[in-house]
Amino acid sequence: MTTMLSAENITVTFSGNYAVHDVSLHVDPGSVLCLLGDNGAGKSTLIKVLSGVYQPSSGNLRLDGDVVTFPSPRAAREAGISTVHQYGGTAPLMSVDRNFFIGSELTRRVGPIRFLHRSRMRSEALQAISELGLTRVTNARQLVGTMSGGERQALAIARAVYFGARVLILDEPTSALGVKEAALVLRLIDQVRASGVAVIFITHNAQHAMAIGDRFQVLIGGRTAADFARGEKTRNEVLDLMAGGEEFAALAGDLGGSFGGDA
Ligand SMILES: Nc1ncnc2c1ncn2[C@@H]1O[C@H](COP(=O)(O)OP(=O)(O)OP(=O)(O)O)[C@@H](O)[C@H]1O
Repeated sequence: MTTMLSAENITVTFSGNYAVHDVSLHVDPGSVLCLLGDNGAGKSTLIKVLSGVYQPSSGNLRLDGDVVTFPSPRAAREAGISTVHQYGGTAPLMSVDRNFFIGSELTRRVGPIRFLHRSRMRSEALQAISELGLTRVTNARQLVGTMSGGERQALAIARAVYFGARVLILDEPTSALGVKEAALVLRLIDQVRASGVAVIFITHNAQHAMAIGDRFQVLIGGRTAADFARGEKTRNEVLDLMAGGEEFAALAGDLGGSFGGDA
């Protein structure tokens, strides 16, 4: 299987300090790569490189094997790299269909004037979210603020897939959710993977990662501390690794952070 997106030896510095130090990763179509790590490990910085928000200080990105640069988030989106943040980026006081099509509204022309095509927006939004198993929402006029956290994440994920995401980056999609809601989002990720999308799932939660991941990469102090496939480590080993990372980060902090990633 060909790798869809890869990052090779990415380094990002801020004022001379390494946020990400020589990190490589790859994600294949129809698979989930879990990016694990404590606060400050470099996860957000790395995904900002993948999504065109930051330019790396050094290193390459490849899409379908070709070296690419994303000078802006828009360029990354147009290449099919879509990022969904923790709260889904949805607007609570807007309806489901308006949220779904925000910035890409469907219109129809009547004479010289363009109008929003609300009926089509409603039916297409409902169809897209119900195809991903979100069947509790049956009225696209419903305000997003009345939906649960998991449903809002689901809406944002369905929107990304509808607009052609080939690589879906999910930034802590389950961390603010209860058990049932997290399960809803994990099921949805499974479905998105089955449709051939490459998923990068950023999380602090080893249980959620183990439930869904095909590959796992643990960042500590801006470096890759471990990189393994499903089944290569037990849940306890992953938990130990992450806990070790936290202890190490604290120790590195106490000692001035000078050996941040060499664990
Ligand atoms: N814009 C910035 N300017 C300066 N330093 C930054 C900037 N963004 C991140 N950093 C630093 O880079 C390091 C990595 O941060 P990053 O936010 O990528 O970690 P993270 O793993 O995403 O953590 P969290 O889970 O808390 O978001 C940290 O030491 C952070 O303070």
